[in-house]
Parts: sequence; C-alpha cells; structure tokens
Amino acid sequence: MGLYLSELVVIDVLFVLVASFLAVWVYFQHCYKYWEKKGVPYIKPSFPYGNIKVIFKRTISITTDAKDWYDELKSKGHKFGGVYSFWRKRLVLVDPEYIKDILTKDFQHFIDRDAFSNEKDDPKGTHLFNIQSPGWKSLRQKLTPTFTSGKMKMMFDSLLVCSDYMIDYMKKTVQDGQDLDSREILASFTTDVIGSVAFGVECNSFDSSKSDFRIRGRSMFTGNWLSGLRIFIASFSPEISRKLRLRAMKDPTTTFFTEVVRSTLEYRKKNNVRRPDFLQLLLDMHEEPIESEKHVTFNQIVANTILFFIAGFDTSSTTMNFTLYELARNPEIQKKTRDEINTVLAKHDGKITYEALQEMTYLQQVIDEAMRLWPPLITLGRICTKDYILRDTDVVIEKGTSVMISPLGLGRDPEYFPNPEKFDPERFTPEEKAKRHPYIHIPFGEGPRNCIGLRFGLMQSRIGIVRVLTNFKLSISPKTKLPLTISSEHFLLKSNEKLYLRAEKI
Ligand code: HEM
Repeated sequence: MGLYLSELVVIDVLFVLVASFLAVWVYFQHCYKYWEKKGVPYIKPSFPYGNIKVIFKRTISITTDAKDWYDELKSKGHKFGGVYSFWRKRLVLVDPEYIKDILTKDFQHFIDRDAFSNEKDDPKGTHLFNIQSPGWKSLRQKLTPTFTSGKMKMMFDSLLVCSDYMIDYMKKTVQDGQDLDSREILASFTTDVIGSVAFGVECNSFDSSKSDFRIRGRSMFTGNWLSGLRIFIASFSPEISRKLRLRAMKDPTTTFFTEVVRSTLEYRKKNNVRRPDFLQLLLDMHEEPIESEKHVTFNQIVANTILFFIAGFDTSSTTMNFTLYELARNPEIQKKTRDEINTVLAKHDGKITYEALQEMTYLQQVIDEAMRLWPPLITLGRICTKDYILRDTDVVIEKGTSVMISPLGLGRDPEYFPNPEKFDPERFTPEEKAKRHPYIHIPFGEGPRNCIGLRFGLMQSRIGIVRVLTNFKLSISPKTKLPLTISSEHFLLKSNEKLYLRAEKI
C-alpha cells in the first residue's frame, strides 16, 4: 500500500513538472512571435534562452551578445532588428540615425535606462544611473552643477596627489624587477581618487592591508550564485524583482558606504571643515531647505556617492588600462604621445594643469581610439516610456520595450573603421571625425541621459596616462596572454586575461 501511494506521488509530481514545462514552453513560443507579427526583422530565438548565448556563470551579462546581434543584423542589411533574452523582447539599433533619434531627438519617449532600481524598498540603491522617470529629471538637474569645469579644476590637485601614490608604487615595483599588474594598479589609483573626491577619505589603496575601499570595489563586481540569481531576475523582469523586494546593491556595500558618509558628515559639521569635493557639494545641497529644488536627502547623498564610486573608478581605470595596453603594443604611437605631452608640459613650466591637459590633442585621439576598440560600457540601453513610431516605418515600439545599442559593435564595424582591429589614433583627427556620423563613436553615451561624469572621467584618465608615460617606457610583459579578449561575464568591459606591463624608468 505504502509503495502504491509513493508511486502515485511520483506520478503526480512528474505530471506537474511536465505540465509546468509545457506551459512555460507555450508561453515562450507565444512571446517569440512578437517581432515577426510586427514585421520587424529579427534573429531566430531558441527556447529557453532566446538569443542569449552566454548564461549562468558567476553572473549574467548580455553585453558581448549585443555585439553579435549588431553584427548579424548589419550583415543582413537591417537598420534595426528584434531579439529576445529568454522571453523578453529587445530592439537592437544598428543605424546611427535611429540611435540619434532614440538617444536625443525623441528622448521624451526613451527617458529611462534599462537598469533595475527599487526606490520603495531600496532608496540607497536608487541613484542617477538607474532611477526611473519622473524622478530622474530633477535628480539630474540637482547633480549637474557638481560636474562643471570649475568644479573639476577645484578637485584637480587631489587627483595629482593620488597619482603621486601610484607613481611611487610603480617605481618600487619596477625597482624590485617586477612587472606591473596594470588593471590592479589603475583601479587602486582611481579608487584613491574617487575615495578622496566623493567621500573625502584617504583610501591608501596601494597599501592593500588597509584599503577597505579597494576591497569594496573588488567585491562589487564579483558575486556568488545568489547574487548572480538576483541580477538575473532583475535584468529579465524588473517587475518580479520589485515584487520580491530585491535590491540593486548588496546590503554590506550599502551599510559600509552609509557609515562612511554619516561619519564624514558628522566630522565636517562638528569641526566646521570644508573640502573641495563632491561630498561637500552634496552636503551643501542637503543643507538647503527641504522645499527647495536643490535639496537632496541623506539617502540620495549615500546612493549617489556610491554611484560616483562605482561609475568613477572602474570606467576610468578601464579606459587607462586599455589605452596603456595599446600604447605598450605600439611603441611608435607611445613615443609620439609622450613627445606631445612633454612639448605641452614644457609650455606650462613642466606643470600638469587642467589647461595643459586640454592642449594634448593627440593624447585625446589615442584615448578615443582605445575607447573605440574597448568601450568601458559595452552596451547602452533605454526603455521605451511612451509608444513610438520608428522613423520612415509603420513600426510602433511599445511602451516597456527595451532598446539596445552596441558601442562595441559600432566601434569595430569595418564600414566605419576599415581594418577595425588596428590601433590607429589618426582615425580621430578633426578631419576624419567630421567625415563620420557623430553617433558612431559614443563611449560616454549621448543625449540628455549621457554620462554626467564625462569631464571627470577624462580628466582622471588623462592625468593617469600622462603621469605613467612621463615616468616609464612601456612594453607588454611576456606574462600576459595575448591577445586580450573581452569577458562576457561583466556589465563593464573586462578582459579575460590579466594585463602585465613591463616598465623601464625614464
Ligand atoms: C572614462 C570614464 C567614463 C566612461 C567611459 C563613462 C561612460 C558612461 C556611459 C556610456 C554612460 C551611459 C550613457 C548613456 O546611456 O547614454 C554613463 C552614464 C553615467 N556616468 Fe559615466 N563614464 C565614465 C566616468 C564617469 C564618472 C567619473 C562618473 C562620476 C563620478 C560617471 C557617472 C555617470 C552617471 C551618474 C551616469 C548616469 C547618468 C544619467 O543617467 O543621467 N561616469 N557613463
């Protein structure tokens, strides 16, 4: 009798499993008809991943898939096309005119970024990058004055001090006969910078035993299966994530930064201390009356200083890392860049100033060329917030549709950049730039929701590169496995291989 019962239970369970599988299969097949019904060209999906190729490692990312989608649609002559990640529909833009429409001209239909936030349950995890409309506009207006060129100049000296720590560390490493772990060194430099200007804290990232900030920075981009699952649910169904009360940020990270902001705030108030940094600008806004448009809440300060930390340290260190990689592989371009730097510095009494950096136009071409091949943010995404008709078509993009752009695909497209793998800063002379559509090279995004930290990111990257090139001659260490390849596991660009540089003191 006992055996009979358990057999029945097994049959019941099997029935439920098969029925659930069938229900999911039918639902997915229904979803996969979406683009076809609309008459939009699409890439054939397969159950259950849709068009996603890379899943379930430590975390999930569709960043490199977006380039493959771009390449496939482009090779078939399409200006845009539909794909699916699991059941979720996404529109991929290929033609730069459509990219311009969505990012700038018709921005009112695409205000939100395709990034998860949960303002109700997670106010400290809701910042300028992931906040949805209508909150985004007023927050952007409040934070914009923090990034003017005047404010950049105010912070300039703090950045130079941090670059001294980096150069000291590099000199010691070279003296010891060791190669430089480029990514780690540059991430430590930018952690020190952002710790100093966003939190008013000396991070000591080059003294690894002490640097809580560097440890936090590393842990933000690594995770276990649980955080992988959290990101997975958030990227495929923000609605379910909000119902499950998931947060955008890990709890220990939020607690750590909340404490840093709280203690710094108390210290400055008590001791009447003011410093030229982002935190001070935010604290001043916090002091404004609550009804004032300028007022920011304590939670907003925490959320946005965390954001500055994430957005500020990894993007700039990635920019520098790949720029140095290309310069180390191309000694003539490295020499030309160094020669320009020395010529400009000679005009400025050997001093690195904000103005001197603006005059280094070849350096900017080098950085642009590195960002073309290695854009720190590999994909850009928007959510359609109001139904929209794609220009010259009768295709209606419905509210809620995710729209994707692949800077990596555009940057390595041979139509725009012949022999795309070749590192050639001449592609970014003013004459060459004028020949191209301005929305082909968009490493900082475009339109009202572009990168607010562009000036700061470039200033930080230029300082780092100038300091390194004026102190060392670089080549690639034999320890580095070449060529570098892009990891498909990260939202921000990372190489699968570590980059080791061999440096010779100048
Ligand atoms: C070289 C360094 C950097 C690169 C390449 C970069 C790139 C980008 C890109 C591609 C976007 C998305 C733009 C779009 O969707 O159109 C973005 C947004 C953003 N970035 Fe950066 N970024 C850099 C540095 C920084 C720094 C230093 C900060 C702050 C201190 C920062 C803060 C932000 C913020 C807050 C947003 C969201 C803006 C909004 O939604 O209104 N970024 N960045």
